Amino acid sequence: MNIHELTVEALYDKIQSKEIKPSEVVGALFDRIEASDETIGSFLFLNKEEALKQAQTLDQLQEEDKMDGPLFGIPMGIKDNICTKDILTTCASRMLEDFKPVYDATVMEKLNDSNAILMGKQNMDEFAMGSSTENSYFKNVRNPWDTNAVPGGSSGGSAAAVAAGYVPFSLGSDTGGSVRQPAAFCGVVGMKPTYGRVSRYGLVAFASSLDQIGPITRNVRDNAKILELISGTHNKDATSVPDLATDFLKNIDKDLTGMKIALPKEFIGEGISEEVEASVKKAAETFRSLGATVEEVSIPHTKYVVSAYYLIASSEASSNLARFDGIRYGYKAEGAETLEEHYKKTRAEGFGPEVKRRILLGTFVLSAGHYDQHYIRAQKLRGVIEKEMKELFSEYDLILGPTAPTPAFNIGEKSEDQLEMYKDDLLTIPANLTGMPALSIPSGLSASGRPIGLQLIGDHFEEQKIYNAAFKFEEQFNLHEELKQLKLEVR
Ligand SMILES: NC(=O)C[C@H](N)C(=O)O
Repeated sequence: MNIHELTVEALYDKIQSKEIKPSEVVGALFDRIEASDETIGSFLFLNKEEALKQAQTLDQLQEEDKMDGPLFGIPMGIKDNICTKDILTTCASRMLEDFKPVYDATVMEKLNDSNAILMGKQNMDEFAMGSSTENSYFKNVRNPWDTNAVPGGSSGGSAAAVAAGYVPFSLGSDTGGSVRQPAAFCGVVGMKPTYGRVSRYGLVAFASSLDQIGPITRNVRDNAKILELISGTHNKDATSVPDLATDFLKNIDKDLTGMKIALPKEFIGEGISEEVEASVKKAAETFRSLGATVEEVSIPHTKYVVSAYYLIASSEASSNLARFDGIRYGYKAEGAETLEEHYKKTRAEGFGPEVKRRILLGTFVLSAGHYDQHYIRAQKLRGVIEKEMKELFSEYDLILGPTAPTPAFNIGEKSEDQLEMYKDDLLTIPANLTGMPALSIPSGLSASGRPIGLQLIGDHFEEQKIYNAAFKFEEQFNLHEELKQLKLEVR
């Protein structure tokens, strides 16, 4: 048995039946991480001492038959913008290099209560701004399928770690695609839940009206299980929704006969690679063979979503990141003579180039004279896209499309061209602008052996339908065997 190949559910069963001990699981995964993560770069911090200690405590409970908690002994990785009490939470930024939160995010409280074991904090684009994890202040992440390729971003460390077999699941955050696009690039499953389903309390804010935390796993069932466990409101996140039904696994196996799926022509049009288009069309055939109908539709305003997103997200970022002033949190510049100089030096030295670019853009967009022309127009576009998608959902159960326009690109290929990088988010952004749930699952491999991701978008709070369709699709196509055979290059 290779422990690193096991899913959350398989590990759980083996621990419950006492076939393996939590400490064996944790030990085997740390061995794997230590053998190859120097190359992959998925972790910024390893919680080894604490994790081993916790595993030993759970070993004892296992012996005493007290295996409580739905994730008893299951290792996890957490994106480094999710607050973990007394444990570094850097957002992959120099600004927060030494920051240890004094509290746990709601999702961490829930996972800790489930008896999951924190293996470490995962690398990302600085403050979640990026699509390749090349914007991390500390180091790049390499794609476990091909170490010349990016893992996607911004949750690149979280997706790479799941693909590499370092952890059976991770949490990422998704503002414009940051869970789904890296999941697609790394051949794993990533869900951005409906805005409000998961509490954002303790997620370091980037763009608060778009941010959601979501699970990254190797299969659909694990994903549904983790979302069930992290869902729920918190009184310190007024946008989180209380009392939603979350028993996603109950109907996950439902027959798809009669399901109506829409395939917007803009999602397979300009800018989408031939390989990706072919993979989506093949997936549409698979859904048809499973009894669903798939029809081509249109979301005419798709072409404006990237501009609208980057205006709105940057505006919110410029406001949210104002708190990093060298007084209250994090990095403090030395040698400033005046308060203003202290702010300037701290922010100039503490933030990387992409974060600065967005703060500048956002500040410009929100300034008098530009606000109406840019910010208000972007918000209007957001309304239009929501209307167009809502209309589709009055007729269809799900919207289908690719997750990203191309398979993973090479490290360095787009890092000098921001617009090219931004355009990569075309297909993931609509779900963020509208708050709708969306999942990425593997749908193929490119000629060069890189994974291709398929995206299923649902109406608000329709995660159940997404998981159902994804589960049935996964029975027809998955990369589970290929994932098991990934040979991590050790340098
Ligand atoms: N944060 C995200 O969801 C990723 C998106 N590419 C961005 O840079 O904003």
